[in-house]
Amino acid sequence: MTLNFFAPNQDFLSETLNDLIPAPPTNEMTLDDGTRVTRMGLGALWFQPKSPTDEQVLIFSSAIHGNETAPIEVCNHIVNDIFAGKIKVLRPTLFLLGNPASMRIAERFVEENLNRLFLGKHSAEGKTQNLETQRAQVLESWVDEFIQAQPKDSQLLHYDLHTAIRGSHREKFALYPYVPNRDAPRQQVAFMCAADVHTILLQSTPAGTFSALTSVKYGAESFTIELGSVNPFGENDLSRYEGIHSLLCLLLEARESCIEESQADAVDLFVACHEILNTGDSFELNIEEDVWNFAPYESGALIWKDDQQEYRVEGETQYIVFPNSKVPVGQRAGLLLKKQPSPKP
Ligand SMILES: O=C(O)CCC(=O)N[C@@H](CCC(=O)O)C(=O)O
Ligand SMILES: [Zn+2]
Repeated sequence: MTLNFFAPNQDFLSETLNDLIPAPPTNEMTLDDGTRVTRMGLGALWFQPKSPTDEQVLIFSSAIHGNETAPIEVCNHIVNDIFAGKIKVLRPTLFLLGNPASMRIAERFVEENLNRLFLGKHSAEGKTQNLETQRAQVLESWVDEFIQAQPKDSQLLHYDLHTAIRGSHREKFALYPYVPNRDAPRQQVAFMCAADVHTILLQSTPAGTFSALTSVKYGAESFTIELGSVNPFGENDLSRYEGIHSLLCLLLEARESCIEESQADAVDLFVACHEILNTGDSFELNIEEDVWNFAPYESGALIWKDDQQEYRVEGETQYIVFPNSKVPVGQRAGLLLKKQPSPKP
């Protein structure tokens, strides 16, 4: 059945990597169970079950950064299993491979970080257009078309799957985008635990990330999920991704009621307390380049400075994630976190 849809010897990943949409494109097919499959374009597969089981709709994205290959391979396996009839899709689901051009060169991005360009930032006044600004617009339009085709009371769940550049004291962690006046629902926290993600970072400021787009614009429960570290295609130990693989399958098949809410108790929450921005020429990040995510810094530690100001930790321990001084001026050069105390039993 797969062969009728993809070009010979191709699948979702290889056709995207090789820029090989068959000509003339075979953009639609129906699976044996009546699920309609639509290729919206390169790197976008929409599965629409004949009779969705409930109001939940799903978006699983990977490759927003092209060198973060493990989640791409996980999603591709799942797509292959769907075409092979091994996994049933009971909910409308969109699989997206975010940045095919950067996958092809095995880099985080081609021109600029795609994960800063959503929520219209791709078209901000004075913004120079490039491959990533164009891709952000295309991804936004696909997401919108997918959502608009669903009933009004649909509830969107979006997992944007990544791997991190550096090692981490907490190998897997999820980021919950900032939306004023909301908390991460306990059920979602339990889902993260079921995916072997035992740490959640609650964002405190608005962002132009893909998960922020779906949270802010569509009221989705969205997470950016960091699942390990960057490796070339074919060099990932996929047994380390069994947790996320099984969560995605449970959600596709509407079998997640087996996840007990009490699993949320096994997840540590951190709150972003300071976003480090590259302030310009005199900006200096006072953190070793190879420090791991969640490295702790105690009161008094100098984190960054420029010719006008400096930032030191005050009070309780703060933890760094994503330190990177080589980002463009105005962009995030790291995030500092505080651990949220666990509620008293
Ligand atoms: O390892 C790193 O330094 C970056 C990993 C990464 O790509 N992280 C995402 C997080 C997005 C978010 O804040 O939700 C990113 O920086 O885009
Ligand atoms: Zn990433």
